[in-house]
Amino acid sequence: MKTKKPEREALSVKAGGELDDRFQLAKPTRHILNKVFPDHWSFLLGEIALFSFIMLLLSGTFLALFFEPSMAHVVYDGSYVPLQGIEMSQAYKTALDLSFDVRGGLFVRQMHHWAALLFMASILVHMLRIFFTGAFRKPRETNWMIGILLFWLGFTEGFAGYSLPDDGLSGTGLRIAEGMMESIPFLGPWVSAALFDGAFPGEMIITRFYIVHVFILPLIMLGLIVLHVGLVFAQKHTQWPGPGKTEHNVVGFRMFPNYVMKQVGFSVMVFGVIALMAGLFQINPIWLFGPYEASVVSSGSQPDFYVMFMDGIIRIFPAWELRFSIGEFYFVLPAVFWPFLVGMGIFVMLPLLYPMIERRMNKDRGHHNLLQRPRDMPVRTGLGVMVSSFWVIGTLNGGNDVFAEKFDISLNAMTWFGRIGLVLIPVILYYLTYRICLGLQQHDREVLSHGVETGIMMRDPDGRFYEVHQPLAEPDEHGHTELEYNGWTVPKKMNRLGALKPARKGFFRPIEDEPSEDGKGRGEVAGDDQEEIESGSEPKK
Ligand code: HEM
Ligand code: HEM
Repeated sequence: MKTKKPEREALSVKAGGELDDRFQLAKPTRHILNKVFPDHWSFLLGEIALFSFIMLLLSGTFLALFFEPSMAHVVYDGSYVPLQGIEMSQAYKTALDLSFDVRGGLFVRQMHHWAALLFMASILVHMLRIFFTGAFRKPRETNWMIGILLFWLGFTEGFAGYSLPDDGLSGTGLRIAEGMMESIPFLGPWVSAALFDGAFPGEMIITRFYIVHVFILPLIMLGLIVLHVGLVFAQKHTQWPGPGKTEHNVVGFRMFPNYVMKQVGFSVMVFGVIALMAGLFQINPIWLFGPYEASVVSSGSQPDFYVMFMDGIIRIFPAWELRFSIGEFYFVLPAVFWPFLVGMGIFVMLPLLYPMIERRMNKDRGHHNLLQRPRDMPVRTGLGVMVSSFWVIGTLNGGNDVFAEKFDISLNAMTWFGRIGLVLIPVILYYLTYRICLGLQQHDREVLSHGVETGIMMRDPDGRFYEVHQPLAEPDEHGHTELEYNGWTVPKKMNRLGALKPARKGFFRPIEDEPSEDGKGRGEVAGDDQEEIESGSEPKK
């Protein structure tokens, strides 16, 4: 007769138990794995930023193994024939070696550059999503401010990065930066001399930017990103209004396995897209620009897109140079002072303080966990469109020489288009956006009072034509109507006859509303009916 074997514990469970005996990790791990997140495509934008940042860290570390940030003069003897025998800095030479002589070097350089562009683009769109949906309101003002800080750190990090190879384009960018620094009243020349270790370009700037680029800024950014995402965890994510969703709960899916699996898949997709772009599309071909010489600047020198705005407004700003003297002292306030210090000062401070400004104007002291539709906040939406269009026009001006050349327009005319456009277009777009928002609200009200248009035309006995309107469904048990004025529209899809389809049921259906454990904060409602996750065992008594 067979004797029953004692059940063997899976190795992972055993290992988990051993770990937990020592470090008591089960409880916090279970808490994290069971955390509920709401689901919406726009919540992926922050994740694209996160994954491209990871890609920047990985590819940057590879580049740092081969790149030498030295301005020592050497003669190029690598495999790119047109530059052989030409004197250049060690930095430019090693960047060329990375492109032509290090195995996989060009691919990783291009991955690093494409990841930087994707990183900055995703932060911008992420920021717009936060702004237009009111996700920055109390209690998330601090996270908004950390975000703005991250944007400007990314901006500086990118600028320092594309200055490193010391090619013709990066030197031109540094020259503009020197001009901007010199416009700081009183201190300008000293700041510039301290940074460049004497007169521009000096022998130190690449070495200094290197320390900033690979050590100081990545460290600060990493710390702030951990804090940023930590705050999203601690304060819980916002959610769109809808059936079962209130200011006091979170309806969504658990971290494990749903979110973990999605995150892994999504990160691989982001890495894949960056690698594909690096493999297929050329970016920053430094060998075509040649080594930097202070006396050589070509037209068509554009910085990366996120810096073009600053370049653009400096290009078109009128040459208002102020000269005045106090006693024996004679001062010059160069034209760059206005767009750089005043303009950029406003552009940094206004967004940074926007949550507080809006709160003051609205006298809104409440906690907000439900997002808002842009149409329901016409002034905010208008302001957002206004500032975004100002930024886009400024950015286009950063390439005004290219437009002038390609379309055979005089550069003077381009400058005036830019100046007038920068002042007029944002104001016009504010007004249009405001009116469109009001129009959409009006439409919502009509749907509320008359129901949804079905497209079915009828004729009554006296010959009058009218359209059949489908009344909205009864409010659900939480009192939410399908389409709420000042709330989120959740129109159910209609079939061809105009009848309302039932909401999707099953695995993806959010389950019931639950109060939080202490009855105060936001409770979490998982939509995936997952069982409790065992991670290791409870501490042995
Ligand atoms: C947010 C983070 C970062 C951004 C936005 C960024 C951006 C850039 C950009 C645009 C370039 C010019 C690439 C080119 O030549 O086409 C660059 C170069 C470089 N980066 Fe980064 N980077 C970041 C983080 C890092 C990190 C963490 C490291 C190292 C640990 C690093 C190391 C380098 C090196 C060595 C170069 C010069 C190599 C070369 O240009 O060929 N970067 N970076
Ligand atoms: C390095 C750049 C950044 C990274 C890696 C990052 C990452 C994230 C992630 C992963 C989330 C949660 C998912 C989501 O809602 O998208 C998030 C949320 C958030 N981010 Fe960012 N973010 C960055 C920059 C910014 C910027 C520039 C702002 C705004 C100025 C911002 C403001 C916020 C706010 C307020 C939330 C909470 C949103 C909510 O609960 O609905 N972030 N961020």
